[in-house]
Amino acid sequence: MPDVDTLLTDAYVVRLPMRTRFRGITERELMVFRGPAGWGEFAPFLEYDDEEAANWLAAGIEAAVLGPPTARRDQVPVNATVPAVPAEQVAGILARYPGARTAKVKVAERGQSLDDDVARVAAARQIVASVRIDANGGWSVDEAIRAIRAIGEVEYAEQPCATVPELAAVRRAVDVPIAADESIRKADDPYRVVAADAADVAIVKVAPLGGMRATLALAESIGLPVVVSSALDSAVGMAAGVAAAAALPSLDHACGLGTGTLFTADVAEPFVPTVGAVVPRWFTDDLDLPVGVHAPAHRARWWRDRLTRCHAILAARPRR
Ligand SMILES: O=C(O)CCC(=O)C1=CC=C[C@@H](O)[C@@H]1C(=O)O
Ligand SMILES: [Mg+2]
Repeated sequence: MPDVDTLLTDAYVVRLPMRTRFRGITERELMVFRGPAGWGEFAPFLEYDDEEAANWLAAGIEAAVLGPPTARRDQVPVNATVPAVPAEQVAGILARYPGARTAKVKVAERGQSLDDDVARVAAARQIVASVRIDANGGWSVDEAIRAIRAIGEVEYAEQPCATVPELAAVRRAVDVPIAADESIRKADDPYRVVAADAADVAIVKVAPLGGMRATLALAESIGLPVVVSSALDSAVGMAAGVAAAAALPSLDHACGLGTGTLFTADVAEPFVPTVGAVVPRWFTDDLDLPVGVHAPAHRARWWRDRLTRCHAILAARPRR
């Protein structure tokens, strides 16, 4: 592992403006740094503690030091991502994903009603062949069962409730497949969803899982079909997500790697889906990034301190 000074030599803190509020934010702050194998990203959400954030640093270091694993496909199908917007805005959002056959629609947003969810999903269904929903754990078991029945057929319902036993209870009660996201990326033991029969699909995200190779290892061992999804990454983090998806032995579902379209500016040329897919590419160390999206100096200091603390956590962890 490179030492902190080396990592911080060519490190930049950026603030990416977003088109639509997503996950409660309208700007995405993160750090990118250059290493011998190219650019890596350090982008834990601001509220994450250092222990959790350290996994994200491991992923950034892997990208910058080792680069991508060997690709097995030259494009990765992606879903459109529809934030919890009013139904009238859905068509405009889907227009940014030409050729996408699948849309993931956010539901269970605080302050909104089930009618809002039903209307948003219906609007998406008029445009794409397949819709999946993501509640981010926002429903109780009863609410989830009621909502899933009201919404009707979907490809899957992602994280309808917060806990693994709740996911299992919903899964027993409804016909639609259940996908686990937070129960994998924020869990001490991602395999609990399997032991509890709580999910049909595993959502895997490179940064919280500690890197592309860790993601591939989990995908291989978890025994569920996987969907590689972004963590609202910049183009640099997205390159790692796309590389992991491209390296999977099998990929049956569209991946959540089209979120570059949610930003109005990025650190580099974003991964924009055309014909429903993105093409793997890598930001090598000869490229000068980022392009004009720097965060204010006090935020840069905050991120450098955070990276330093997370680096110490990684250094103290037993090597796997
Ligand atoms: O999966 C997608 O279509 C895009 C990624 C996405 O939805 C997310 C990215 C980052 C944070 C999460 O709240 C969210 C998710 O829950 O999957
Ligand atoms: Mg999710």
